[in-house]
Formats: sequence, structure tokens, C-alpha cells
Amino acid sequence: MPDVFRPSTEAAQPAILKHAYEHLFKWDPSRATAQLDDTTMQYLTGLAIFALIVITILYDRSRKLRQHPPGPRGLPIIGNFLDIPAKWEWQTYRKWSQDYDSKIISFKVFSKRYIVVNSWKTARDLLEKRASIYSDRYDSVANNPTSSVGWDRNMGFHQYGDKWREYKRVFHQYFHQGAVPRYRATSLKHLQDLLYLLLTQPDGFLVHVRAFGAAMILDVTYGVESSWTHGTYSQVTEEAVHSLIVSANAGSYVVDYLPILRYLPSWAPGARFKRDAAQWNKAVAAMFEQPFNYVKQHKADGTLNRSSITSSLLENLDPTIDNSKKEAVIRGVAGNAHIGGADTITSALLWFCLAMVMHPDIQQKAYKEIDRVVGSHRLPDHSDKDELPYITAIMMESLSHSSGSVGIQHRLVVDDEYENYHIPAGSIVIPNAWAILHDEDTYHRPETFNPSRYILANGNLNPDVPDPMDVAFGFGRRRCPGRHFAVDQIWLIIAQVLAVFNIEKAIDASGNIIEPTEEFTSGLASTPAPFKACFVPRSDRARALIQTPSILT
Ligand code: HEM
Repeated sequence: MPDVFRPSTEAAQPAILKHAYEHLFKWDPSRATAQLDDTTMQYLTGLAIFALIVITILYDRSRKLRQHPPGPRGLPIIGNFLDIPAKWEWQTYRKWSQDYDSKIISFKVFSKRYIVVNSWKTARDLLEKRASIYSDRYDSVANNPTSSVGWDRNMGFHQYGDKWREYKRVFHQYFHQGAVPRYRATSLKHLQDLLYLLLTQPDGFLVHVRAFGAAMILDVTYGVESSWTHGTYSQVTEEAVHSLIVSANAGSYVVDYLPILRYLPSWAPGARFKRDAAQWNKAVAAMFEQPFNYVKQHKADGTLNRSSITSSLLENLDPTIDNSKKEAVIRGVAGNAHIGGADTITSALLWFCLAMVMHPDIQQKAYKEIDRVVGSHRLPDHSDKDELPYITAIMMESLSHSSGSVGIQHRLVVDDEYENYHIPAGSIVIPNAWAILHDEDTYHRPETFNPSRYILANGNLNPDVPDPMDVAFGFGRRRCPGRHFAVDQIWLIIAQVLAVFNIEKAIDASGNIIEPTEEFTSGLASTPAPFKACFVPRSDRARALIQTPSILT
């Protein structure tokens, strides 16, 4: 006991201290010096050690709290601007996650903080359990009205607020799970066209699959004919989609990181986004307006002969009042369904085709299941779904492989803490769907296309294997509202194509097998690089099931 803790004399101490000493040191004033007994010493030592531990933990926590999730060190001012790859960024994000041994990583570009979520658990913890603060969208060239590309019409980019809620409500009316069977007759008709084209013009299968995706969604949304997928409107759509891919991709333009550049005149260096926007704006507007005006005009003339989501929404309007605001919502919702559905469904189907080309053994298993359940006298339909789990597993794996993209980014609206890290308000949160679906802790050899991973020994779907659809369609309140429709379509196409075709590698003029490259594109929906395939009818019976199309109308 150092002397400094020991009272010198009784008289020298104020009364209150004397009282404390009596308790702490069991000081007996009758004795000349205070003595501590051994037990008290032990207590004090224990207390000191405990206090030290608490202080260390609190200090460490507060230090961590001031820290963002780990990530690559950036340069002054520009931060990690030079580190972000222009393409396939999801692979770089996963590598950083491995390098920093953390499923949540972060980096900064100029003043913007990016958080990348590379695990299922973190995505759920943040984007679902804390959805009320993680459901906003960031302002990009695509959706900012000052850059005027025109994608602010797309609810996928709307801020989390009343406008988004109104779009979502209307969308839900037409695409909730119970509504989806309404569209099956339309998709069966287009599927009949697709099967016929694959039989008669197999070389053009990439074009046919794309046209099918677009024709089916255009029919459901506007009731327009398949001819809209060729010619002028398809060019308009192509240009609009291109503008979306470029302008919505964070990193395409410096203005995404330095919003002040928005105020530059369009001729100035650094204002390329304005010049590009001026060029794209017309295509984006036409994509939303042309089919909408077509329906509106024909409805007014009394010449509308096909019903659709747009016609049904227009019917609910009161013709005696100004409907311009409501029409803007209808135009937006219909355009969203078109843009949301066409490329994504096509991408999953192309992954399916590529996987079948590469894995004849998977096709054999699928044939066995279809032949056992459906037979060869008819095509499978949705009523067979419960009995065709292997087909469902092929669909799940196709969706998993098409989720290369990092989806649409979420934005955090208030400061948050996660696992002792600080995530500042305004952070852009990137759910890395590809990393989550290629996590070896979740799936064995995730890069291999293997539908059997979802199947139990008794042939049923294994409920214990995480369903990739829980990731492929995004998270929380911004989760894809078209997912039920998408799944309904993709499943049916896979089932019917496999019921009638053997999908094989193509042969060149010299008789050599053409090996697909297995490369894929980068973008909002990742698609295999163009490849060749042969669609060979499985049998004469299968050929007979492919009817002459309803018209290719
Ligand atoms: C294979 C097909 C599809 C895939 C993989 C897919 C995937 C996604 C993803 C990842 C998101 C972002 C979710 C998030 O922010 O967390 C999304 C949003 C959206 N999708 Fe899909 N989608 C598909 C089909 C469709 C279809 C068929 C439609 C329309 C009928 C559609 C309409 C939308 C809309 C409107 C949004 C924006 C939702 C919002 O921001 O609130 N999608 N989709």
C-alpha cells in the first residue's frame, strides 16, 4: 500500500474522508497507522483489473465505432476512385472482402461512402431488418432530373417516399402472387411462338429468346403485338436500355461522386453526362410514351381489341376530371414493368440455355422427370410444377448464375452502427448478390451449375438449402415486385423447352464442335456472351407437340 493512499493523522482528514477510510481501509483511528487487511487488498486489485478491462473494451468499441467497415485505403480527395473497376465490379468487391477478411467492406469515392454487403446475413440484418432506413435510392445521372436522361420515371430509382409508395401500390395490384396466373394464357401463346422459331430457325435462338422476353411483357403490359419487338420501337427500347446500363452504373460519370458538376453548362469539359443525356432523352421518353399513347388512342377511338394492364388502369380513370397526374403514374408503372421484365427474364433464360449446352447430363435428368410426370403426349404446364422439382432446381440455378449484377443500390438515410462499425447517413449500400450466391460457406462448389444441390435423396426440393431467389430479386422493401411473374414465366419456359428439345453444342462448317466461351457481360443484368447452340427435337412426338404458332402476331 503506497503511503499516498494512507491518511497521515486522524486530525488532518475531513470527516467525510475519515468515514470513507474507515470503510475502505478498515482504518482504526485508535491505531496510529491504517492497515489494510488481505481480503480488502484482493477486492481492490480485482476492482482495478475489472475497471481496466471495461475501459479497454469501451475504448476499443468507441474506436471501432468511429471506424467504417474495412476496405482499400484511398488517395487524398479522390478516395478509391481509381480502384473501382468499370466492369464485373462484384468480383473485385468479393476479393476485397477476402483481403480484409470481412463480409462487409467499405470504400470512399470523393465524399461518397460505399458499403458492400457480401453475405446473406449482413444483407438481411441491414436491408431487411432495418429496411426503414436502408430503402432509399441514390441520385445518379440516370434518375436525376437535372441530367435529364429521363429514368426518374422508373420507380426502381425513386427515393423512398410517397411517389415510390404510389407506384408500388399500383404495381402490386397487377403483379402480386395471386394476380400472376392471369397472364399465363398470354405467355403460353408467346411460348408456342418461341418453340416454333427454335424448331424452324434454331440458328437465331439468341434473337428469338430476347424477342420472346420483350413480346410477352409488352403484350401483358400494353396488349401490343409481337411486331413491336422489331423495327422502330425495338430500336428505341435498345437505345433506352443502353442509356440505363451506362447512366445507372455508379462510376460511369464523375458527376455521380461530385454532384456539384451538375451545374456545369453542357458544353463544358466534365459535362459529358449532359450531352449523352440530351441524346438519350428522346429514346427514354419514347419508350415510355409510344405504347402508352397507342393504348390511350385506340381506347378513345373504340378500336382497342386487347386488354392489358395499361387499358385496365385507364379504364379506372374518371373522364370528367384532369387525369394528367394519374396518367403519369400509369405510364411510369407500365414502362417499369416493360423495362424490369424484358432483359432480366432473357438473361436468366440465356444462362439456362448455356448451362444445358454445357451439361447434357442435367438435361438427361430433366427428361426423365418430365417423361415420368407429364409423358410425351402433352407439354408441361403450371399444374405440373409441384411434381417437377428438378425443373424448379434448374430454374433456381439459372437465376443464381444470372445474378452477376450487384442489383440496384440502396441508400442509408440516417447514421447507423453495425457490428461496431459506423455507417454514416447517405452511404450507398451495394448488395453483392453474386458474392452471396457464390459463397462456399453456403453452397458447395458454387461456380458449378448444379441443380442437384437443391434436391434431397428422395427427389424433393431440400428446404434446408438457401433459395437463391431470396437474393436474386433483391432485399427488403425494394425487393423486386415482378418476381412472382418472372418465376412463373421462367419456370414454364424451361419446362416446355426441355420437354421438346435437346440443346447441344453447335457444329461449324468443317464439322468441329463450337465450344461456348462461358464469358459473360457486365451490367444491371449479367448475360452470357453470345454463343452458338443447336435445338434438336427430342423425338417425332416432341416435334409434333410444337404447333404452328398462334401467328407470331
Ligand atoms: C429474372 C427476373 C428478374 C430479376 C432477377 C429481377 C431482379 C431485381 C432486383 C435485384 C431488383 C432490385 C431490388 C433491390 O433494390 O433490392 C429489382 C427491382 C425491380 N424489379 Fe425486378 N427482376 C426481375 C424481373 C422483373 C419483372 C418481370 C418485373 C416487372 C414485371 C420487374 C420489376 C421490377 C421493379 C419495378 C423494380 C424496382 C423496385 C423498387 O425499387 O421498389 N422485375 N428486380
